[in-house]
Amino acid sequence: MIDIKIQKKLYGAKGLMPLQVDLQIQEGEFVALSGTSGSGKTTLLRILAGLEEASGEIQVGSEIWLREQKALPPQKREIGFVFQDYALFENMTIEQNLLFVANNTNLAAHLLELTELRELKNRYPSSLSGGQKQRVSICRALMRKPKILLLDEPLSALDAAMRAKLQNELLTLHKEFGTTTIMVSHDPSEIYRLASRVVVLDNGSITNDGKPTEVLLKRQGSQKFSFEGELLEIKKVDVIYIAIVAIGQQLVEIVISQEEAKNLQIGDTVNVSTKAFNPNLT
Ligand SMILES: Nc1ncnc2c1ncn2[C@@H]1O[C@H](COP(=O)(O)OP(=O)(O)OP(=O)(O)O)[C@@H](O)[C@H]1O
Repeated sequence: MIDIKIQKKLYGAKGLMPLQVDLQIQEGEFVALSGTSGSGKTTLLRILAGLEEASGEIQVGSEIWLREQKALPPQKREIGFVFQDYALFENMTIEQNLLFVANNTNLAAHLLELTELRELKNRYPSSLSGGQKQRVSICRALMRKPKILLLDEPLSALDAAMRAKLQNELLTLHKEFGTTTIMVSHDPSEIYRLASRVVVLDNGSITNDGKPTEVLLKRQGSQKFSFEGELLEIKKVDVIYIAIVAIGQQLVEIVISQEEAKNLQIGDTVNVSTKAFNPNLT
């Protein structure tokens, strides 16, 4: 288990904003970290990686990473970190980028195979697309066989099709390696696809923590509006069909008919409209 109880004074756009996090994560979990801009998500990842100071405690299994101002240095924490920018070594081939981290040719070959990069292993980063570079960054982070994989909006610079492809690869890698993963993401469909749990950070504190459907589903309010969304899933519950649709930053559940369920495909862009009255404006 990973036990995080940390505090740090941050200075945000509106002045002092204490970051105060008490979070327990089970081994192998895939946790999405969500929340408004400036709420402290990146800082929390950097504290976990040992790149930033904080007070409190971090315990990973039986190892103490932080206690009473004594911090294990970053290189001793078994962490893989992937940022939005790829940070690859430009003067090394793809394979060399991986082997630089750990001299394990079998693991490098296996990771490159899983992410369809095998053919590109002798190329240099400059000749790769953004999606390919980000795959290399993810493989490189896994070369250390980290205890925790930290992903800071790793896919946000990619287009929708490439994002979906890399989401599938992240899922495959997570199934294969079972690495405990914390991923900053704002994208509800990405969170829904990848994470088993979502933690929402707001102004330095956790304001919500639960399964993606519980946290992201819009359960309140009704609007006389029409929204365009992406159909993520159709569930059959007893005799009814429920469509899960990503609209903007939220997931909504919509009861649909059997006929509609038959005609719709996962990934379809759908229009959701409601004729309800008495909308709330907050
Ligand atoms: N070392 C520090 N000392 C004091 N304040 C800091 C420090 N590092 C970051 N901050 C401030 O803390 C706030 C949170 O920053 P952080 O980058 O963690 O937010 P975030 O949730 O990742 O935002 P975004 O989604 O925009 O990337 C910011 O206002 C930032 O200026």
